Amino acid sequence: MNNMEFPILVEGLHFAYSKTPVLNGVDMRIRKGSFTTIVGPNGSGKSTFVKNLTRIVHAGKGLVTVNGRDLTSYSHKELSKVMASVPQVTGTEFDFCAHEVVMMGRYPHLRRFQPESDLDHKIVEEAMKATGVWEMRDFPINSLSGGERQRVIIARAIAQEPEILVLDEPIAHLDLHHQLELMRLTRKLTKERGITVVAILHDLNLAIEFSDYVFMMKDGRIYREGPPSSVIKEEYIKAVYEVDVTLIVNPVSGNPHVIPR
Ligand SMILES: Nc1ncnc2c1ncn2[C@@H]1O[C@H](COP(=O)(O)OP(=O)(O)OP(=O)(O)O)[C@@H](O)[C@H]1O
Repeated sequence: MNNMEFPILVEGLHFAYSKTPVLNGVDMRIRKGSFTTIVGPNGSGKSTFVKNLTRIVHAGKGLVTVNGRDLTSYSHKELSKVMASVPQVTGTEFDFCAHEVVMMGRYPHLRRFQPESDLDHKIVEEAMKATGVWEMRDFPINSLSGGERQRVIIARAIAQEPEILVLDEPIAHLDLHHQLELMRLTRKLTKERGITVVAILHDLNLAIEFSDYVFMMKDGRIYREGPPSSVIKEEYIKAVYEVDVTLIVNPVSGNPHVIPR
């Protein structure tokens, strides 16, 4: 298998919190430069999978490779150069100002005690402008609203200039305007910079509009995978979410659109 084509390969991943199994054999191949979405009901294991991928928890049984290399063999700094993640809960990070938080995204690229360069400042400024938080650069992170803080954390991940960007419910705290902006921005990163985006999304319609590939999880396994229109189907939604929906054609995009019945 070509590592360049699939920077993330997961084989037979099992994981349990103490004795409760949560991932029951997850297999995934994630294509370079794709916008890959993970959907599934509450408790199906999406966040736990992402925590394994980003090493927030110690990976359980199975194999995860990133750029052809066993995930466990990466040092923290090596992995930070390749992968940036935006976790679900953006806890407060002491009282740094927004600009300092985003600058932390540059640390994996700096040697010890090396000061930030003009280029680092430029990258941080661009990331903050792209996420609409440049105006708040001097504000303490704790004084920002949940959605503003989320955008600062996303700016930090972008400033990290990763090859892979992992987002756990990135739009959960964002208003409609910023939801769409973030989806467009991350999609642009895949197209223009070849960044691979892996995002957990609850909104199936956004998943349809923005993803190249969807993994639908159920009970700690991949229930279905493929292009959005082959996965987000009435019968699969019924089987996984236990709700009846109707799919209509989105009059703007021409894609399927989920309407709860
Ligand atoms: N730290 C933990 N300790 C013990 N059990 C946990 C822990 N975190 C998650 N779980 C359990 O693991 C299961 C999967 O949780 P996970 O957060 O991965 O699901 P999810 O698909 O991301 O759900 P959601 O859509 O609600 O975010 C749930 O039953 C949850 O209660």
